[in-house]
Amino acid sequence: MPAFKAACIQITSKTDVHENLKTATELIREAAAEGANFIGTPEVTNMLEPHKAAAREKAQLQNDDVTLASFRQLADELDTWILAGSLVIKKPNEDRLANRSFLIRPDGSIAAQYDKIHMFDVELDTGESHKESRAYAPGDKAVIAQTPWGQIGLSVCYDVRFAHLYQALAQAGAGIFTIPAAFTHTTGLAHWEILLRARAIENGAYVIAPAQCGQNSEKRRTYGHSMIINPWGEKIAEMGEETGFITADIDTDQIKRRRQQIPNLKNNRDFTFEPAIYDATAAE
Ligand SMILES: O=C(O)CNC(=O)[C@H](CS)NC(=O)CCC(=O)C(=O)O
Repeated sequence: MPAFKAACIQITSKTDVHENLKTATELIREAAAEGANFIGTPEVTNMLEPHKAAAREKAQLQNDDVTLASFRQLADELDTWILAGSLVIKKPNEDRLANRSFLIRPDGSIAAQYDKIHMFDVELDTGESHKESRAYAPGDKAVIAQTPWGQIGLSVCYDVRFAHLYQALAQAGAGIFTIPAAFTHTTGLAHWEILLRARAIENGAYVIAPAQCGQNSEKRRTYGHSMIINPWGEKIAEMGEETGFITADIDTDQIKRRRQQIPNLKNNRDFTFEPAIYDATAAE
């Protein structure tokens, strides 16, 4: 099966799980009505909760999570794949939460799940700081889902800054990457599009990147600009900073063609990792 229609849902998740679910559900229904058969939602679709204690209180074990249960029903009802970009999920026997992405099949079953590997622990010049690893336990496994359209590599947000993850996914066979996000407005403006397009170009892969947008909490503003990018690195759909959705046709033959034209994945070579360091400060 070479082609499908992908959609990215863009929302402003806040602290109310039921409100967030309601908004996401409406947009998923609209995207399905436009013929989308692969619909992605952003990172932390179920809650963007700035208070760790409150997040811990609200988060449910995977089997009890209402958003996941509801998306599974919706996938079945609408006969579409749904990527729950990520959901905040409680882990058994662990204080910290999981930032977990789920790929749901059109029959409502879970095809794959992935825990975000790279934690956003940063301090920006703007005074904004994030210590994701305090609230979340990082994953340590890359994940690929085999689908009728080939292999899809799962990732989340800050992962996009770690090029070797995507290279590993591509080398293992993935030709489509999902990169749901809640990029900060500041770093989004500077880096979001370039990072996404770089991952597509480096690997000759499609990138499907549904994003959070707007004012999620008093201190948290996200960049939006959900995007779908083809294996040549071109944006084939893009949003602004408003709530809504985009769709684009994904033609998996393009992955093959791009990788034939520029076989950089095959031209990859092993080299001595230890660099030769010459002392250029010393005089002859
Ligand atoms: O905190 C939560 O509840 C949900 N998690 C997020 O929103 C995460 C960690 S704060 N956001 C990012 O990774 C943004 C990365 C980014 O903006 C960049 O790489 O520049």
